[in-house]
Amino acid sequence: MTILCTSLPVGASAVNEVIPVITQADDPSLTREFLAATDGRLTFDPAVYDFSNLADKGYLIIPDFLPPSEAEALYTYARQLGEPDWNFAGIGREQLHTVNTRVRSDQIRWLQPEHAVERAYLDTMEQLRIHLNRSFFMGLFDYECHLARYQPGSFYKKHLDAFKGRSNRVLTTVYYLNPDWRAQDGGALVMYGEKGEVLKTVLPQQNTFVIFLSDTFVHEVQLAHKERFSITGWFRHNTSSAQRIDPPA
Ligand SMILES: O=C(O)CCC(=O)C(=O)O
Ligand SMILES: [Fe+2]
Repeated sequence: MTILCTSLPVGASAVNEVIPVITQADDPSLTREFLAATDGRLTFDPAVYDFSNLADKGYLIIPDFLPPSEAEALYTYARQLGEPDWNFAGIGREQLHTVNTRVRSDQIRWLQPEHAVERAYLDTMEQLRIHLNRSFFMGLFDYECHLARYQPGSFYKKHLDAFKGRSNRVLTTVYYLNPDWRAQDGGALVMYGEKGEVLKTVLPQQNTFVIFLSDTFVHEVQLAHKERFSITGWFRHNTSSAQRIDPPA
């Protein structure tokens, strides 16, 4: 069975009040460490990468996406976040948003520009968004993303991130943070082709970046035997109408 999973940030809709909570993400020492390693920015020049495969095949895997020290700095940030920084991930949209740990059992943290480390990753994706729009006329409107933590025993069953014509999610991105991930650690991303055949098995290895069409590739995260960190995001179209703002503000 394929499940549509378009989890949105709880509290993103205008009707929900967002209560600010001071969490470890606000800890200045976490930011200082990151600034020392990166100068506050990630080194990213989209012109260096060949995105033609994304246009031809609908997906692209880039093994060494950022300088190694920057990949490590992102990993350090994720690993040092505290328990209150994480939430169990949900499935479904807005009011239909529910937590179903039979489908996915990872924990997530939506990235926010208020945090320097998170802003650095969001800025990088903004550069990529502009590049993809210029190169392929994709009309990508915005980007949302979350850190994900799969504790040992966690998984995300086969799903599509978007159904054709029913979601504003166009491109899915996944960036992996764990160094020295081995096949026996589980947690692989498996992408399926049109006939249900395995297209790609990607180990969640530090600094690997995957991008694919959200409404085309069924995929899953196999059972992880080790704590697994990633950043998953979606470039979106603007499908607002007079009746409905989509994406929500
Ligand atoms: O972490 C991964 O490899 C993929 C995660 C995923 O499919 C999702 O969050 O929708
Ligand atoms: Fe997914």
